[in-house]
Amino acid sequence: MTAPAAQELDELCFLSAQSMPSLKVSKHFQVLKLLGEGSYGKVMLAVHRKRGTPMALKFFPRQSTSLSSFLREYNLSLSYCTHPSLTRALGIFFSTPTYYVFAQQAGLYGDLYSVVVSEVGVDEHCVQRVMSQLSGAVTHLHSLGFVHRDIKPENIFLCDSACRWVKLGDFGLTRPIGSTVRAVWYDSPFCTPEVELGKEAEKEMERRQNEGIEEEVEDIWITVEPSIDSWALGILAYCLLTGCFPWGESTHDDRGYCRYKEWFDREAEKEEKMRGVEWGGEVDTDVYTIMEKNQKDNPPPSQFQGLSPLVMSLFKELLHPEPKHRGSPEEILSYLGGPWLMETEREERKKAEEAEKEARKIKEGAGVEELLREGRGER
Ligand SMILES: Nc1ncnc2c1ncn2[C@@H]1O[C@H](COP(=O)(O)OP(=O)(O)OP(=O)(O)O)[C@@H](O)[C@H]1O
Repeated sequence: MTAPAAQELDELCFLSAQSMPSLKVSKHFQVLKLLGEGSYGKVMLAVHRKRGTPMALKFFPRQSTSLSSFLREYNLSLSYCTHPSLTRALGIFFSTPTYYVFAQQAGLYGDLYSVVVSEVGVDEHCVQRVMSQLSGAVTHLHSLGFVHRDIKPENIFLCDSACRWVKLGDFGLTRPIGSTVRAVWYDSPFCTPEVELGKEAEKEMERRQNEGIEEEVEDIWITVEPSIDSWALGILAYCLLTGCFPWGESTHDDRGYCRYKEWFDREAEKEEKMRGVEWGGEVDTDVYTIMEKNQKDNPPPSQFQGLSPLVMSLFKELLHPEPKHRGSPEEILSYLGGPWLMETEREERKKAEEAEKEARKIKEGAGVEELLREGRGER
């Protein structure tokens, strides 16, 4: 599957390189506002002057962007992002003296990052809605032979204010399944545990530089697998449910990750033992009750407090420390519909919400009182 996908994309890049026009942005588009900025460039909301079509124009500075990486991202978005929850390019690409530019469908309501940071945890139905769409989008991309490799809240754009329709974007790091890439470690839980070797190589490089040793450390290479996206989807689901990260980085010197890994290993051991046991007697049909009993035997670490046994089982799939045993994004679908929060947590959140509403009302009331006093000349 890998080779055809990579070859086909190379061919598209080769052909489009021959027909890239140079345009003056203001002649063809009315630029309305900045949608966002990333490490590679800026994204502006614009409308096509003749047609009035709204679009996101992604600007890549020519000084720091190779033509091949620009064309790869453009062609990927144009030809493979044919799922409603993937951000598709619109067939417009050009260069200016300073930028390479392509047009993409625009998410007009910001990205998921603003939602994660503004709430203590997104409503669980909304989380499931988002995860269900992303499951479809990522499965689609995998079926065409590509791994996104950069799933995070900043790259998920909102098509409405209630997160009913989201689109995964930014295909700058997307690569064909089976290709090899340098293991670049970065300081985030989204970076998979298998990249820890890259961190060690980086540390060793630093040590050698400090000691004036000239010999370079050999690069570590990893194969691009769909399991990279599964991991990111697991971290994303946690962020949405709680409004924070489960740990700092997925490495053995991070306490939060180690506590998760210990819990995970105990779970795996329990499952191994269960495999040998014959089920007898009456079968308890309430699967959630079984899961809850199970959770009491091996309670998850404190950062998972308030999360249901059902979503903990999903985390066991997506956040499996071993990439080859990690579940696929498609499996998210089997975990939808049931509770992802514990009843107690749901009640706590409801109470907090009501208290906040009440406080807002009092504040607004106080504001009105003040205005009335001012009107009566009492201030
Ligand atoms: N199609 C779009 N619709 C709406 N907003 C967008 C769109 N594309 C990008 N943005 C906004 O611009 C920001 C930067 O875009 P993008 O992630 O594509 O750039 P990048 O330079 O590749 O970023 P990164 O540093 O993550 O690699 C996003 O976080 C988002 O807020």
